Amino acid sequence: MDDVLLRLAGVGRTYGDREVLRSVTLDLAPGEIVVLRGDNGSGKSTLLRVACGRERPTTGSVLFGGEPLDEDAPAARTRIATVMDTGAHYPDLTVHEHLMLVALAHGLGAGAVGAVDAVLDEHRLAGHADALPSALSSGQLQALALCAAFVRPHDLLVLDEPEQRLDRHARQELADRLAAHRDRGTAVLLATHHDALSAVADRVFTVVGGTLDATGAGR
Ligand SMILES: Nc1ncnc2c1ncn2[C@@H]1O[C@H](COP(=O)(O)OP(=O)(O)OP(=O)(O)O)[C@@H](O)[C@H]1O
Repeated sequence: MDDVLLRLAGVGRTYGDREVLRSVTLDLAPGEIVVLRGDNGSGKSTLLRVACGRERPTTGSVLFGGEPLDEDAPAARTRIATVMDTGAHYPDLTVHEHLMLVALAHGLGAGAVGAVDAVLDEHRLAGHADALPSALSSGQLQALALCAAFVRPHDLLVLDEPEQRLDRHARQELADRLAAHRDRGTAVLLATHHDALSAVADRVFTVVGGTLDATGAGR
């Protein structure tokens, strides 16, 4: 079990009488990037929400570190960082203040300022540290959401189309950053429509009608 961080076993998810996920089985190890591709509506986001504990599976089980995953479990809150959308913002807090809030809430203490400065630099937001969210472009809001995931401690990153609204350079930088985190032991599960992100995957699956097509090859 040591080499499995996240285990989805026979996971199904229905909404009403609509079966969106069917018997999805997937193990994710520390230091591994798994990419989900697939058509609109195939079930990628639903799978990610179940994988990070945001939604419960209707059938099957999700284990994180060998324990059943649920959103309120300390492991889910402290070890899993997500970017599922650009998120909600406090209109009166600057970019820097948002990230300090996240860093301090996750226990960075005296290291928070340095960590926030570093992540702002990496995401080319340093020049907007004092801006309010309302003054950011959509790509900069996406960068802020990514900063909030990267600035906090995490063993697993769950990312839903994190390349959205990023320009070509920012997309490639994100791919390189994911590869670097993977090399330091982070597990990454992400859905993407973009080749630059698929290129750093260890395994690629295509989601077809709520099932995983295991034909995908990694790097
Ligand atoms: N809360 C919900 N209630 C009912 N149906 C839902 C719900 N969430 C998702 N669905 C349905 O489940 C199917 C899969 O949706 P999902 O968002 O997982 O697809 P996706 O592969 O992420 O698509 P995209 O590439 O467009 O983001 C869709 O048909 C969607 O309408």
